[in-house]
Amino acid sequence: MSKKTIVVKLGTSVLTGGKTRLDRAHMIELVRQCQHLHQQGHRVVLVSSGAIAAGRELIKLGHSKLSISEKQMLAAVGQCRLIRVWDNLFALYELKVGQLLLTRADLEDRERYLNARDALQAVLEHGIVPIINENDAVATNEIKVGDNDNLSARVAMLADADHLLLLTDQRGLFTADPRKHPDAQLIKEVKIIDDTLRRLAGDSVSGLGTGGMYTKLQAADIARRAGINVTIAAGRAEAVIERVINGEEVGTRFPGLVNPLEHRKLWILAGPPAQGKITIDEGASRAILERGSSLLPKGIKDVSGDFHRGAVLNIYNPEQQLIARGLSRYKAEDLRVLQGHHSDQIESLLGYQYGDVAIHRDDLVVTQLANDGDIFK
Ligand SMILES: Nc1ncnc2c1ncn2[C@@H]1O[C@H](COP(=O)(O)OP(=O)(O)O)[C@@H](O)[C@H]1O
Ligand SMILES: N[C@@H](CCC(=O)OP(=O)(O)O)C(=O)O
Repeated sequence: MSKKTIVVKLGTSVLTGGKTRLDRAHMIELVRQCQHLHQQGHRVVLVSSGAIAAGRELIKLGHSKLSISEKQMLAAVGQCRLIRVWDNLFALYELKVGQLLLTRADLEDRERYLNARDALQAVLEHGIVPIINENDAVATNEIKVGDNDNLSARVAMLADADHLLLLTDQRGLFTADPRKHPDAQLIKEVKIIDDTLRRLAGDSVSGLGTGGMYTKLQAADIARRAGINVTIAAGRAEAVIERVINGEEVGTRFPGLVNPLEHRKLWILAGPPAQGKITIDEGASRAILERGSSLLPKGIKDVSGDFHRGAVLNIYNPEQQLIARGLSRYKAEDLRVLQGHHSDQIESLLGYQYGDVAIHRDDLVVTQLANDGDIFK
């Protein structure tokens, strides 16, 4: 059997079993599975939530609505406790762990990205199990990835993983939130992540997790476009990690694209948050979605935000559905002047020009049609 790299994301829901303490008995079972895979030569990377939950175990604040600084304090205290528990449990199986705490900046800046990648590879090459979390104690909202589902998709890319396994308190993605709709059905395989599917995925209602199924779908979308197989499954299902890596049909599966997006496009999709938003007309939407065309100024109906040339923009159709992301060839001020005009007027309207298109097809990633990636080739 070929040796694989698997990134396992463990939600707070899995680590606490829905309670307010880390569930060590279950954590040891997860460690046993990791050790088993490790013994077979596979590489396991853990993205572990639970710092704030572990902090709450130690510091009793007497109220549940936490301020930002209280969360930072709980994360600072809790991350120590969390990693100590993991360290002790892996030590029982004679495995070493290495802690990596990341923020968005570590993944967006090329130099920091390469640094993080080298560190992760070095840890793996020494047979150590990396345990990753967001650096919640110092990361403010502006510099955070914000949830560990999205973080784990970036980690899977960083680790050049074969598989991303998102473990949670449900058996997978259902047709509706099973907490509110007990008759909802499990979706076994997803090949297209579109708006209809996104509408099925709700937020977290337990008060423990962050983002619910919505952020898991975002993570699945990014990772599968990078060619990584993704599974959402129950963290408490028997031998779940081993079964997934053995190719068993567990939870909801999202097969990785056979023709993954190139790095540049993945960066546009998963890199910095959008700095502006443009709304385009029906004709331009069709040209982008159906023919993989560039976006011309003529098709732009509205520009919002204040951004520079080269900024990442979210592109919406007339129904205000997000259909694509792309890098703008012009700053916001210029696009406002150019919107609705033919490209041969650019020079006369601005007094200079950077080419005919507002966003070139090479700088454009469609978010609505995540089925085959053909138009990106
Ligand atoms: N369509 C859906 N299918 C399954 N779960 C859903 C769905 N929509 C919303 N959820 C909610 O997502 C929750 C899991 O996400 P979350 O609470 O963030 O957990 P974790 O800590 O594992 O990230 C579930 O407990 C469930 O209530
Ligand atoms: N970084 C945070 C967890 C953030 C998060 O995404 O939580 P979850 O939805 O439970 O995976 C922590 O360690 O508490």
